[in-house]
Amino acid sequence: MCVQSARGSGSRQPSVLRVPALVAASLMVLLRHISTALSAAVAALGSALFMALSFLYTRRVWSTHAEYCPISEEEDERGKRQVLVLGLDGAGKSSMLRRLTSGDAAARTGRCRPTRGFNFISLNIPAFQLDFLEVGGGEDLRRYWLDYLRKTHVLVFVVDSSDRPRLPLAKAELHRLLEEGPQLPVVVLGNKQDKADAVSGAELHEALALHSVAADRKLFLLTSQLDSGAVRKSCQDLDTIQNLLLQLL
Ligand SMILES: Nc1nc2c(ncn2[C@@H]2O[C@H](COP(=O)(O)OP(=O)(O)OP(=O)(O)O)[C@@H](O)[C@H]2O)c(=O)[nH]1
Ligand SMILES: [Mg+2]
Repeated sequence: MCVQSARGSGSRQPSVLRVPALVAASLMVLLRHISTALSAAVAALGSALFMALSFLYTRRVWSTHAEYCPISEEEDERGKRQVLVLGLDGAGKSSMLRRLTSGDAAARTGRCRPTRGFNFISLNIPAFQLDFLEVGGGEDLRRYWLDYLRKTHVLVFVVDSSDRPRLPLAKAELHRLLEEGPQLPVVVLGNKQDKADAVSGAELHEALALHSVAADRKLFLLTSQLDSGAVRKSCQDLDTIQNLLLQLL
């Protein structure tokens, strides 16, 4: 009855003919289900294949990247040079950075505040990009100094020449760094030479036990006065410091 009315046929079909029609309709429905199931299976298989390929592809890219990571890091770092500026708190690291990197004379004067983390200044000079990184010299920050040695091309270790009681501490910290970076060129800057109680370059050499440093190490001792005021004749000027750094980089 149902089949007939759906076809809208006015003539009544014999019941003998109705059976094959029902079978055919059932077959059609079955075929449709099978085709839907097959499509779903193909889609699922395709997705699984896609996911597997993506996973493999990602792994390959990741592992390739990991394998060549040091090379790409080097490529990234090509054209960059880093000067790491360390030394006890108050030695004059920020003052040095400011004097070396400010083009504006007015900006070079005035007192620096203690560095609570680090100072980073990047200069674009014709040969390369020159990055200066100062890590604060406070006791709580000194433990992080070693972490910054790896990417550094030159270490500048600033010492307050007038801080006689802390020269042994400055020496200990300097030698800790020297041990950790055996190939690193080092410039020791005996700062605050303008102060009446400042030790001389020769005294500083002795106090910091620089004679015990390996002969093949590139090690330089300069004296400076980085605060504003009359420059003492015994001090190296900024140009000398700049030129030395450029030679070492
Ligand atoms: N008299 C004199 N004072 C200086 C000289 N260089 C720096 N100062 C002063 O010393 C103080 C400390 O200088 P900073 O440059 O902040 O010292 P720092 O090494 O950066 O210290 P932290 O950031 O705390 O590790 C500041 O008041 C400076 O003005 C110098 O050559 N002579
Ligand atoms: Mg500072």
